[in-house]
Amino acid sequence: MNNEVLLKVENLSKKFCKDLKTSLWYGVKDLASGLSGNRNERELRPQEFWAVKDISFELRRGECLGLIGHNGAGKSTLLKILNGLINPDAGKVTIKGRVGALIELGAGFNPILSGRENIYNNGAILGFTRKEIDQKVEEIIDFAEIREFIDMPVQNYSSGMKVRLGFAVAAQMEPDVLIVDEVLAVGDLGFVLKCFKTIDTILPKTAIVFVSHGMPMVSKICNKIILMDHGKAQFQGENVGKAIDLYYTRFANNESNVIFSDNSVLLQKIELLNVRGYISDIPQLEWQDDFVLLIELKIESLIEIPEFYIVISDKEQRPVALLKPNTESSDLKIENGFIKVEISHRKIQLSKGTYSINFTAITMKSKAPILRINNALSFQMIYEEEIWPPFLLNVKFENVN
Ligand SMILES: Nc1ncnc2c1ncn2[C@@H]1O[C@H](COP(=O)(O)OP(=O)(O)OP(=O)(O)O)[C@@H](O)[C@H]1O
Repeated sequence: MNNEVLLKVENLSKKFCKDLKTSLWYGVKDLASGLSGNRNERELRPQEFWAVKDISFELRRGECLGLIGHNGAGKSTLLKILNGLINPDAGKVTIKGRVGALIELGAGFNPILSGRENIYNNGAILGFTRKEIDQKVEEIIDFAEIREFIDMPVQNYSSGMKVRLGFAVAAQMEPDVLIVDEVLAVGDLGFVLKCFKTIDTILPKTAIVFVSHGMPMVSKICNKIILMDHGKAQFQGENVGKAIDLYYTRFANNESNVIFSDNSVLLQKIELLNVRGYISDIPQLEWQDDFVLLIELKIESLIEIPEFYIVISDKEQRPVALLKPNTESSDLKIENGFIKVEISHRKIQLSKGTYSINFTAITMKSKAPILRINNALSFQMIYEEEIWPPFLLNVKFENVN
């Protein structure tokens, strides 16, 4: 019972047409050829493209599949096929049990009906009797925390309120299969955390398909993953970390970005020393290596040594570390029109992943900005195992008496 396959998808494909007129014309042609039993579903005609192409997977109770990929990769289209909102051109979807879905803002709601009436509507679609919905409605309203507005038409709800109601209905109706799209992100932090707590509690009884661009969340809740690229599965399997790495590689960029410069100095060189190797020009360090950064500034009009701020950010541009800046007593000098500084930190314990270095120089006394560069340098930490938090700290375990 616990291990049954609730969702089976076989070679699912869906094509769209880029041009509305052509699309309508193809529609008419398909209708005619459909009637005569001659459909070339697997071929593309001019202006057509595969939004979803040959996707197959199985999902059992207790499993959560993450769908990730660039904008337009086909994730939402796949979800809409699963939810029966659009028909595939080829392939098959088999679902056992009830499907709860939170796909598009306000999708599945009738805008002129109130929140309460929509709960009844949705419940009925999911196959609940009026009596059963009566028993759940209060719970749903409480979960959504919109009691005050529950009798107002849904068209007047804010985006967050629609998501609150949508998720409350989808999750509280005890679905066997739950489909959740990125829309969750519209809710405020309190609600998003509440949703993830709910997902944790219903997961053992449910098969979940979860679309997100938030990789920390995907790595936290998904145990299977499909990385989609132009409709196809570029990577598929249980190695969630590998898929996320691949996803990030797509967006890795080596371009530094000068945010501010008063032209008193020029960044001549920024380089990581002591590196293990390079992957597409990105230097690699291994966990516990010494982090040694060389910075060369060419002086145009500066007279004093500035204060250096180095911030290390992760792939999603969240700052994870600040290197303590130099002080007046740091003993740095201007020599032959250059400042050459080596900044080192022993045994860096950042976990696996790609990081970027943001560099800022300010005047020591008045704290006025001189130079600020984002992504001055990217580097990759290597480590054999998959670790998601930003740090892997070396610790000692000892018996105590
Ligand atoms: N009804 C439609 N008619 C024509 N093209 C469509 C239609 N719906 C989606 N598409 C196209 O299909 C492709 C896949 O879109 P989809 O919304 O599935 O991407 P996505 O991976 O969910 O993207 P995002 O991350 O931006 O949400 C896109 O190129 C989109 O323009």
